[in-house]
Amino acid sequence: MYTCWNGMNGRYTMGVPLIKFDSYMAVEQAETPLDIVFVSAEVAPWSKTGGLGDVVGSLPIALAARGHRVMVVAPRYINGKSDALYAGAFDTGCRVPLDMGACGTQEVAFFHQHSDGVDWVFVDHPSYHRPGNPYQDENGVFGDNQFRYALLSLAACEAPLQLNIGGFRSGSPPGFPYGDKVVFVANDWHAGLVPSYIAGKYRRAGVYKDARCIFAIHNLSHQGVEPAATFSNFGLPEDWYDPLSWEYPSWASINGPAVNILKGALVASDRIVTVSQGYAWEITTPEGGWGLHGVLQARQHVLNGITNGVDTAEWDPQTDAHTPAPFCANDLRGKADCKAALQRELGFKVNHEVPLVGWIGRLDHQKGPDLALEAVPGLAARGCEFVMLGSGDAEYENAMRAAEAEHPASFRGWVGFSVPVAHRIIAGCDILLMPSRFEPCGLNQLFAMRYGTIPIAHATGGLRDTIQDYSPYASEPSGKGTGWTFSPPDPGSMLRAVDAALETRWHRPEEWQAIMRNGMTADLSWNRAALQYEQIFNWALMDAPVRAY
Ligand SMILES: Nc1ncnc2c1ncn2[C@@H]1O[C@H](COP(=O)(O)OP(=O)(O)O[C@H]2O[C@H](CO)[C@@H](O)[C@H](O)[C@H]2O)[C@@H](O)[C@H]1O
Repeated sequence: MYTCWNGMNGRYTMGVPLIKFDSYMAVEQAETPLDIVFVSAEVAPWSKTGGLGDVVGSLPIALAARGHRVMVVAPRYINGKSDALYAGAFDTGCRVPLDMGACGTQEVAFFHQHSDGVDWVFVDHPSYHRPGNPYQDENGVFGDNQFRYALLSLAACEAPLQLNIGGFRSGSPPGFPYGDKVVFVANDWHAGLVPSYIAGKYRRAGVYKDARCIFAIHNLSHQGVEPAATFSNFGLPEDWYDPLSWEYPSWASINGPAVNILKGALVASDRIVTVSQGYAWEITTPEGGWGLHGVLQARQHVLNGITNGVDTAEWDPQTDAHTPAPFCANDLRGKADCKAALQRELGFKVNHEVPLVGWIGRLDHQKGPDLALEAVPGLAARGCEFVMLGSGDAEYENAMRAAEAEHPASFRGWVGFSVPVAHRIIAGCDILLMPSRFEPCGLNQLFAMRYGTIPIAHATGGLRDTIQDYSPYASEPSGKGTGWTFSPPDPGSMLRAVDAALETRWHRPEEWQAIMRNGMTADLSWNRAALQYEQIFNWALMDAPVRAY
């Protein structure tokens, strides 16, 4: 049983714990338990448009399991679709007026749910109540996102000071705030003003003197850049403009001075983490730095890469509620059933011999959906069936529909966002294609490996770090490799990698199975990543807080 703070009646209620990690009770405890506050625009299962939601829904649980006190602060999006998900989060009754400069004083409320050992805190404000996903609706990206996420960042700075939700660590009385000796983990540009508020506003007032800010980059291509005049909407001291100041790049459609929230986070954080070592290096180069490589080079001494993990409770082929048959590395029979069921669901003939290839992702240039679509005829010529699941850019959605009309016997384009369908594709396919142009970490290749689905991916960022190339010429042919990588990201080199994979599947089936098993038995747990984050937190605490300005 666990206790949950019910702000409506001011009592702690008892409930059944939602333990997501099998190892929750078993993991080794951290030597020095810390108070950690994650800030994010998304957190699964409450809000997710991509991998950011996955990470913030899992890593805090792994850290809490190691004995840390962990809070996650995210918006309470009320959009009609997922409202029921927030049913377990109670109004704390706490209302805080926030000084948003030229946007006036804005009052926020805080909702709270304690589960999986974590304090999930949802910031409530009218700007989070609207149809669509967190960032946009059918008419496009919301025009006030800068305001909505500045508000989230400032609210998150207040949460550890204002909310009496402490006390879930055994032995302590309930009902006290986390206090100001915390480690913030601000994720992506949406939470990028947290380091600025801590260093530029609170610390100057004597609060958060012992706090540290870690900035986590999941995707550098979105930076929160707006015209310089919007600086006055943040409620930051005037002399804090410099850390955020920016010039639009020459190729942008507008010119002139700007504020760049992500750049501000890079200079004001105590340490910077990104989601793989490969990407940590790429972002310091002009090719991968999205205009910020110079800023990142200057802070390279506090920049680290930590590869994401997998939520092994959600992505477990033995217990997956979305798939028709369980399987594991020692008994792959259920995988054949998953493949047959998927072929049936897609309207293909059920035939185990036909290689079934999948692609899942946001329909965005980053993920290379155009490269996957260009490969449709080549895959058909090689006797493969191919299914793509994705939503996003309408141009790609239409291209998927057109490709299906042109290749009805071998291609299915599933337009939409569906977690159950994603599970069935991961479980039922033989191969997962990932032609991403850049990929900070990538989660689908990790899920695929857990399910014995072999990834074929562009050798970039986290894909290059996590997929070990299989080589038939290695001295131990069946002992090495979890997939194939290719470069450059074009349909030709991708199809050459597919040829190498099919050659192995047709002619050396025992080696194919060994590659499947290598992926299925790799340590992809969040506990491994949690240990590395802990090291970063401890390094941050050893150094004095950054006083760049
Ligand atoms: N149509 C659909 N239906 C159902 N599920 C869908 C879907 N489209 C995508 N998903 C799911 O959304 C997640 C996407 O994960 P990615 O790693 O590709 O993240 P993304 O690029 O959004 O985020 C960024 O952050 C993450 C986390 O750090 C990094 O791994 C990544 O490289 C970086 O670009 C996966 O769980 C995937 O299965």
